[in-house]
Amino acid sequence: MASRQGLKSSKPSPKAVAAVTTNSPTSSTTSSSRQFLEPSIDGLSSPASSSARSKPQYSYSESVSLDVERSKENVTVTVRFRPLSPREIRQGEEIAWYADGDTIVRNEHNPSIAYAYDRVFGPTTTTRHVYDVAAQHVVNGAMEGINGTIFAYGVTSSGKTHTMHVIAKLTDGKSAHVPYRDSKLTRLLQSSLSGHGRVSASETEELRKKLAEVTESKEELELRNKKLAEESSYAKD
Ligand SMILES: Nc1ncnc2c1ncn2[C@@H]1O[C@H](COP(=O)(O)OP(=O)(O)OP(=O)(O)O)[C@@H](O)[C@H]1O
Repeated sequence: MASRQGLKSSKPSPKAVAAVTTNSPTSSTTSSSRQFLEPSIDGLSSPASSSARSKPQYSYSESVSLDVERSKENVTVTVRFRPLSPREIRQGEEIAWYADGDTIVRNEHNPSIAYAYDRVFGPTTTTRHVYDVAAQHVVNGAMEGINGTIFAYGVTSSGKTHTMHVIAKLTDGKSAHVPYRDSKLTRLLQSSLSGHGRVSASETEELRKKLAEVTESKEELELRNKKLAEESSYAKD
């Protein structure tokens, strides 16, 4: 994992993007990151010790290790780390957090600080795999009439667009043509489309947030959100 590349500098920064998926006929249950606590010998929980890094203890993570597909949670949170770019490597940047197994995000400098998520993907994971594990079930659910949402959040340059790009490939924003005849959506809808159906897909990306936004008045915020909604791209086929 990139975080173990031994790169050290004074500029640690997050290189991870979190994807939240909801797939639920109701909207009652939520899940979020949990601080990873390892049980001490007397049975009381204590923050993970630094020995966990050389000898990872997965007792808690195994109990929360969810096969996202079969998860009973209506909301799942997954984290994807991206690799350092060549420029970041040249500048000697380092990653402050790393994927410790499939469900734990651990602090590189203070290994006792760790958080558990439904699924954590390291920097070598392909987008295809992220989709298969973390998103596909939402698409399948939608075909069964279950409302679902997938969205990515993270600091700028953490990889949100890169991860969600597959949606952009389906909608180029100019033409109404969806270029993938053999897309997952097409195959899922094959039986109901019978060659005469119409499929629509939409993609929205919120514009880069500026610090000034914090000081925006309610009216300014509403106006900006309205403009963003109007600018969202839609494609129909
Ligand atoms: N998993 C990845 N593997 C390789 N490169 C990646 C990966 N994720 C992101 N990148 C690269 O990192 C850079 C930043 O990614 P991206 O533009 O997706 O970030 P972002 O979170 O959408 O940023 P912003 O909020 O500023 O729009 C891009 O050059 C992108 O190609």
